[in-house]
Amino acid sequence: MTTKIGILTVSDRASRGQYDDLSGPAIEDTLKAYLTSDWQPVYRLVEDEQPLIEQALCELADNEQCSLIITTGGTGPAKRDVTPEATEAVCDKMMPGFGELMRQESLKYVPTAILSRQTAGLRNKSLIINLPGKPKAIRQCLDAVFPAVPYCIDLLEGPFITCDESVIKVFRPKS
Ligand SMILES: Nc1ncnc2c1ncn2[C@@H]1O[C@H](COP(=O)(O)OP(=O)(O)OP(=O)(O)O)[C@@H](O)[C@H]1O
Ligand SMILES: Nc1nc2c(c(=O)[nH]1)N[C@H]1C(S)=C(S)[C@@H](COP(=O)(O)O)O[C@H]1N2
Repeated sequence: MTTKIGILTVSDRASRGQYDDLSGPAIEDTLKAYLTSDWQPVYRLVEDEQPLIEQALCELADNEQCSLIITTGGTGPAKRDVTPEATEAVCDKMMPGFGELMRQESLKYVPTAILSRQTAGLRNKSLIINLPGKPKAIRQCLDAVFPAVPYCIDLLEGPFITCDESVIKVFRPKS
């Protein structure tokens, strides 16, 4: 069974073509390095507008049936940073441990890690995880939380994800 994974870049400038989106491709590259089971990326790029972010998340979860949706950008304190609000608005349950761990890990790299309000949550059978916008933050954050992602998707009755143990060590308490 192929796992669909949504990659949603939230950036005013990238969506206007003022710079190339490097963070969406960095998510795809990281997942390529991690996953050994079949998967397929579903990519979206939107401006920092809450209704557009919510619409993209709902499409990826409800229509595309993505088991995992990873967003990048719009998690900071600036007025237009509303990705966490959009995430919370579309989720049935929040998973606050993801944001807590990613901020803690990111502090090893940048003192401004605490400025990210990144969170995670569940919409039906989709796990949504927010990452900061900076391309470098992608691997730093995913390395911290990904070990728990396959088991979370098991608990949501999603596809069985396997990873390259030499790249990322996933943990399944029941296996
Ligand atoms: N998707 C991205 N691709 C490449 N670089 C990015 C991306 N998102 C952020 N950056 C880089 O990180 C810096 C700081 O991120 P910031 O949060 O200001 O970006 P942003 O929210 O995407 O910007 P905006 O939405 O205002 O265009 C940006 O100036 C840019 O250099
Ligand atoms: N790992 C990591 N986390 C990070 C950063 C980073 O460079 N690396 N940048 C921080 C900064 S400077 C900001 S403002 C916030 C929010 O970024 P965003 O608005 O692009 O999502 O993420 C923080 N978290």
